[in-house]
Amino acid sequence: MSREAWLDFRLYVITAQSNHPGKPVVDVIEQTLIGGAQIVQLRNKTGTRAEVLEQAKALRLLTRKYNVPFIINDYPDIVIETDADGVHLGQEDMPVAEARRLLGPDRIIGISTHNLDQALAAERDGADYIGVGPVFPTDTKPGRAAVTTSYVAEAARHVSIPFVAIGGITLDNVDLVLAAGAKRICAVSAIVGSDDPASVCRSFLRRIEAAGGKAEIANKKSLTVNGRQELTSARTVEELVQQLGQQNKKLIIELNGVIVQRAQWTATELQDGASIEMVHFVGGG
Ligand SMILES: Cc1ncc(COP(=O)(O)OP(=O)(O)O)c(N)n1
Ligand SMILES: Cc1ncsc1CCOP(=O)(O)O
Ligand SMILES: [Mg+2]
Repeated sequence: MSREAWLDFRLYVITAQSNHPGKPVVDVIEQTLIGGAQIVQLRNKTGTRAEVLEQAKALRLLTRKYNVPFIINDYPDIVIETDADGVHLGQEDMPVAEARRLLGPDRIIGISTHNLDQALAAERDGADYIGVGPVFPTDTKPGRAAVTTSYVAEAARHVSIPFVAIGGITLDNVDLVLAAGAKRICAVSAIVGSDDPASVCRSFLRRIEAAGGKAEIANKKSLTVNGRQELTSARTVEELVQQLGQQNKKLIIELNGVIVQRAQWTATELQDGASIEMVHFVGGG
């Protein structure tokens, strides 16, 4: 398969051994492949190099059997050693140009981005795809601030290489991410942590397919939220709160200068050009 065909994926799955204690990684990933996962990444943040190498060898065999690309997080040397298809880099890892020198022109290089400047730099540096996230807060990447669906919408507008939305994405919120313009979704705990990874993959793929063509940027509204311009697909105050990842906070919301009571958020529609003030208050004593 060509690199272009490989990058034409919709559903990206990443390993997370701690999400399925007692079940081997290879068995869980095979379930995701049966369910239709189209690209697999080995991510092992706690194992020794030898353990990562052993898992990489096993996943290399499995992904060949299903003819899907196999990416390794953090270890370009293991990519070469196991003849994997590419590497995923973080912002603090080696530069894309150095990975390209090591891996050659044909392997896939992906890099995490957390804002549009990083995305445009990745594009200039010759990355093949970028990760956009974490869209929502997630225990899989603790301590990393959510970029919200606003950055997904920005990436959809301005980034020309493939981008995959990642971070806290579940079947409950994936429609918001797709509505913001994502065409490729990566979910970790929602898939490998489930009792039935194949069925969760099928459900994600159905949702991604159903959104095809609906994620028109032209449909987005321009709002001012706390003085900042936001491009959003949110139809209501409730959807906006969710897209901004604020649903678990105590908030007072003003729409065009008028307070909207919590009970009215779902019914209150947003018009293009609206101005919102969101005040987060911390309850005391
Ligand atoms: C598809 C994808 N996107 C983002 C990441 C995160 O990579 P990184 O920033 O290097 O952080 P760690 O995964 O190493 O903790 C990813 N692995 N895959
Ligand atoms: C590795 C990584 N990078 C950004 S978010 C994330 C974890 C995504 O995992 P989950 O789908 O469980 O939130
Ligand atoms: Mg990394």
